[in-house]
Amino acid sequence: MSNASQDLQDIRKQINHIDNQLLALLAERRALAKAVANAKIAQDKPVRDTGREEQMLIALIEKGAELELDGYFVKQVFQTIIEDSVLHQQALLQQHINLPNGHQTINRVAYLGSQGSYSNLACHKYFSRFPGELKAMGCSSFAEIIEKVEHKHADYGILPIENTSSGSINDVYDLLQHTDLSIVGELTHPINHCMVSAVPTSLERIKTLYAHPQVYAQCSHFLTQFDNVEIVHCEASSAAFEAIQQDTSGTVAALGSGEGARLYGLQIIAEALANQKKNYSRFIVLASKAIDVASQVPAKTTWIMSTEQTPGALVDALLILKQHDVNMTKLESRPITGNPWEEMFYVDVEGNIRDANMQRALDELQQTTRYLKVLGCYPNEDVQPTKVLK
Ligand SMILES: C=C(O[C@@H]1C=C(C(=O)O)C=C[C@H]1O)C(=O)O
Repeated sequence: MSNASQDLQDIRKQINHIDNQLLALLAERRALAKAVANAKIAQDKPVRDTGREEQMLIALIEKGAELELDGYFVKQVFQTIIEDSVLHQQALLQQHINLPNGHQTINRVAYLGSQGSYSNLACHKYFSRFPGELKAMGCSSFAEIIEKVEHKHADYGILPIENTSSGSINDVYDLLQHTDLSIVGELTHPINHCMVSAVPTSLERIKTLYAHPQVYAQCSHFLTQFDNVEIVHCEASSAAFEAIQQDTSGTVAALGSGEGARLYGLQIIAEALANQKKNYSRFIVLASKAIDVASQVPAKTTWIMSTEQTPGALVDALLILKQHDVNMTKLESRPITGNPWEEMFYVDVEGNIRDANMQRALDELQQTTRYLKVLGCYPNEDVQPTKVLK
């Protein structure tokens, strides 16, 4: 081995050593954050303290500058660490308020697809914050996920509800009209679509492409160049991986995540294929029983409602939110099954259902709308980074 390649190996060994130290320190920091959460439970303090975060970030950026580390880099790293810390603390507080006598030992979670599907990755990410063993239960449709939870074969169901490239996932909105399950959590997960094949190949050689329709829709701009390619729809991206796994022709490909592709031993031939550079999916977590959201945790509340078919009925409903200072973060409408041209509105707002202003707004809405059903109140997972002017 030449001196140069020996040097490279040695340097890489040192880098590995430092990375392992960083990991150990991150785990230690997370344990401390959890200890902080327990102190906050005892003192009834909010999880988030943006003043403390700002002071910390300013000090770290200054320290970083002394070490010739760029301020933007330092800020990005620590904002990510803080987000992890806040979400773990929120999970702990939720655990404390909803299961004060200990935690569930097994979390049975129904999700779409099998190992390596986007829902499977989201499921692992979300439940890694909760104590208890995860039993992930693959399903072949959104309806099957809901049925599993309704029939108590699963404790939770995780479903994608919207995506930054393709918008709302209508099938999920429609299923929410007809279930008594409650939304107990949400998760935003980055989605990096890749085109993958069982063997190294090039885009020009692809004749058949396996994909879930949602994934296909999110990559529609990139896929315009494949108009002579046969598209085979699959129930999940993991099903697309399974379908091509044995095909060594180099003419068959699938769309799905890079992490999933690695699990199936597949080759990535193109990546970052979504229409939006920032391609994220928001997932909701459903359970048969509604949860309480601790007062120290920021909450979101979701309901569905239909209004009278009179001029301004929706405006009147929204004015009630304004009057009670309730901030709406999303409004979606879907046709009501069986009633052509009538709409069901889905409303997401910031706030806890137990807040006095929320209660007053919901009471007034009950009186003015034709139908109203609360789908759930759950922790807001959108940890907006604290801004520092550096
Ligand atoms: C750990 C704490 O909780 C939150 C997370 C922080 C962090 O990870 O550094 C800082 C402030 C809080 O928003 C804390 O309050 O100290």
